[in-house]
Amino acid sequence: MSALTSLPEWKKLSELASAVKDAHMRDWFAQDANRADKMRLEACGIFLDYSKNRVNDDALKGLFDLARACKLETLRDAMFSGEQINSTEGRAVLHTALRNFSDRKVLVDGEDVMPEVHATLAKIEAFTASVHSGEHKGYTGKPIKHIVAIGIGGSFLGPKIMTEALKPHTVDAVKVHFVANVDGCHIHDVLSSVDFEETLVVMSSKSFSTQETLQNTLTAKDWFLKSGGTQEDIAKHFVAVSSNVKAATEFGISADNIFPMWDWVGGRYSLWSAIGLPISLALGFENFKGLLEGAFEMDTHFTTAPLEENMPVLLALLGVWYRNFFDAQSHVLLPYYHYLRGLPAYVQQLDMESNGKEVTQEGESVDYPTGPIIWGSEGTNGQHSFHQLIHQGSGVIPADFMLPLNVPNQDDTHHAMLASNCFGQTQALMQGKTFEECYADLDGTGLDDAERKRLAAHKTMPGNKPSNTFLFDSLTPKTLGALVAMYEHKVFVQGVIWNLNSFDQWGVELGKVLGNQVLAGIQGEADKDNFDASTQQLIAKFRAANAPK
Ligand SMILES: O=P(O)(O)OC[C@H]1O[C@H](O)[C@H](O)[C@@H](O)[C@@H]1O
Repeated sequence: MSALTSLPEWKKLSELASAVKDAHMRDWFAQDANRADKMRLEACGIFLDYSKNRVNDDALKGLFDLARACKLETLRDAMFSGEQINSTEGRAVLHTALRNFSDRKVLVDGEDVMPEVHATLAKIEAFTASVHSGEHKGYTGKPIKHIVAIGIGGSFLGPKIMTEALKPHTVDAVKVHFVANVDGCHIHDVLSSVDFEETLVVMSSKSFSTQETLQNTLTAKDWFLKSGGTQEDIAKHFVAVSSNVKAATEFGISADNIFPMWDWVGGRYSLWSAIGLPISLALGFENFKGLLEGAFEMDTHFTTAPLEENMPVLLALLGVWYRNFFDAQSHVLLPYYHYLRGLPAYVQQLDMESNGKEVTQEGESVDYPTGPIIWGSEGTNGQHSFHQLIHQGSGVIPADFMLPLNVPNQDDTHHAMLASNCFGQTQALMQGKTFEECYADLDGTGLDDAERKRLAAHKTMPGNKPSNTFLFDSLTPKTLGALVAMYEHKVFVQGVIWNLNSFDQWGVELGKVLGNQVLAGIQGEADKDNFDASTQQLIAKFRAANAPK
């Protein structure tokens, strides 16, 4: 048995879950008029109603006891103070330093990193201003109108999704285009839509070794040179964000054009660093700073609020409750706001790359489920497709609904309909529709009793399906920053409970290595015996289809 499942707090939760499984939330609401009022939290501009969860006071107490038994507060403080909690890579985990607006020093190997963080922010601010004002010109003297932001994983999802979410704040001066996939269709489409004299390429790669990003940048460079630019002109059109300054300069990016980041910032936690440069270029530096300020507020809440009133802690524990005691395989995110439609994909990387692990910090196999599958998309679209499975599927899928109370270009009818669908779904999931109600609905249809019963069984909605509902006034940069930091800390707390290293990603690294080996095979530069028979067959098919005619 693992250390976690041997804890008395774990065993207690098992017992509490068995008891709760027989209860229906519908009855809890009927019995306690104050349930919604008691089960809500507010922090950093985010209102959370968590009353539609399958927890009572005993279960909540048991969950907070578990968090304390797992030394959550000690480990949280270790992260914020720069201890090397990424134990497999020997690194500190300090994305929180990037948004530290307090006077607190943050030490890495005895050195305060805050001066470097501030200097980089100042560089982002100055560069953004010079591009927007037209002071930074292309080599033919034209102002920059297009930014082609190249990166993948954490060097793509954060910048793209935050820029999309804050679309109403977009500046007019430039248009930002994101390219991630190595599939040449994407870079081709983007480059063919912009004028090279007015284009700035921002290449973002923490490691400066990611195949997709290097290849897309080479293609962009080639396009620039073929279009008429020269090697010397590259300095005006290519900048890079990387912690590997040496590789970036060797690649041909001038040292002045490199925005630094550091190995204590994980890729999926890097939007707050210079990786966020495309956000600043798309929305203006003040809005980028707003994101950081919102995240800082959430950091302050996370480090100071008592566990029972701590939003990320509560969310994490509810997730543990369903994952470990109700066999929930996945968790769905449902933003009822078109511009926030990318959030599920963002949290997917954040959560699944962090807690998609099967060994403990000590390297032992876990004997309990860890990170769930994260998925979802914007409401109301999903209601007309996959919500069926959430309502009547055979498992439990906890859901996070979120809705801004005000939206840009507000049309009251549209917005009221959006809100009513959001709230209506949470209500339907919670209360369901009983067999008796469905049977009664079929009264007067002329069906015989057996057929009425058969149909009623199909129409019955069990309800008791858990959800959280998040509301905010409007999606400002600060609110978005707080929301993203809230999910970051939720993932951290779950990693602590499950005793995982949430900050490495060896599975993804192996994929990168094997991809390069197979490329050598496709290019005829590797012995076919390096590959298994299936992979050999696939390579041979590809080579045959692409052989010179
Ligand atoms: O920024 P890069 O070094 O190019 O890395 C880009 C991405 O690479 C990998 O896939 C990692 O798993 C991601 O976390 C990372 O964000």
